[in-house]
Amino acid sequence: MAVVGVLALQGSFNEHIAALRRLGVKGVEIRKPEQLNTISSLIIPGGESTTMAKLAEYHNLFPALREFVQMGKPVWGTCAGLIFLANKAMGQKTGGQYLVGGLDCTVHRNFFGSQIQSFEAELSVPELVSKEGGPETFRGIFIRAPAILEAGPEVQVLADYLVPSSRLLSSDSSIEDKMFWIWQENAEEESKVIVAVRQGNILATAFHPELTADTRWHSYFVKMSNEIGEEASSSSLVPAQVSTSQYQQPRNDLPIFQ
Ligand SMILES: NC(=O)CC[C@H](N)C(=O)O
Repeated sequence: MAVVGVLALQGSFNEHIAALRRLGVKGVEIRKPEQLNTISSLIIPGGESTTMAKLAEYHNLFPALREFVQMGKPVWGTCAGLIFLANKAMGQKTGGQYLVGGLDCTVHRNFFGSQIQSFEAELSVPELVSKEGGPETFRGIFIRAPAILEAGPEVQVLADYLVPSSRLLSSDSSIEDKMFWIWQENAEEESKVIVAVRQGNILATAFHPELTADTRWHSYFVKMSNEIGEEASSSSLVPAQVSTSQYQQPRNDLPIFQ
């Protein structure tokens, strides 16, 4: 079986590798651009996205990561990894940070507040259950978690979360955040946000499946990767211009977002 690369700059990469091992799948640590050529799928773990982005920039990983995503190779971002994959992020530190992009959504980097507002919640996950079986819900561990506020038409929502009004009023202090929360206060009592999505070759979760004993998301990603790999190898039998255009995604304009 093909190995799964895990971006190992910072954050919970060891936990992802351990979860893959429980499924009998080998995970390898990725730290350099050229290592991306040796793997067919990649996990970008949770951690702290600003720090991870600085390290990725230092190691000149962004062009190779963008190419990996744009080639249609399977990528799964958890938490900070989700932020990396979003086309647009809000609530970033002053000066912004680079994103890999590819996922047509707007993510709020610290939607649920600071570290002490971290929480766990049972999420309804019908698509995961239809593929992997098991309990109807998945225990989501949200650590200083982001949330997806808007998603494009190509994005399949795999889980959402009904935010209790008490949680909506917590916030950190940037002006953009304050404006966001004022907007939220004027909205309904409870608000739904998206916490797991798939868009073609991209899977993203706002929570941390690698910190639970439930390996269904890892299994889902491995199967999704195998399917994409099979499609790619069968399409290599057709003329080259057809097979490449099939996997090319629109290039994203990825400036530093403020
Ligand atoms: N657990 C996490 O990955 C938290 C992500 C964090 N909100 C960030 O900005 O990077």
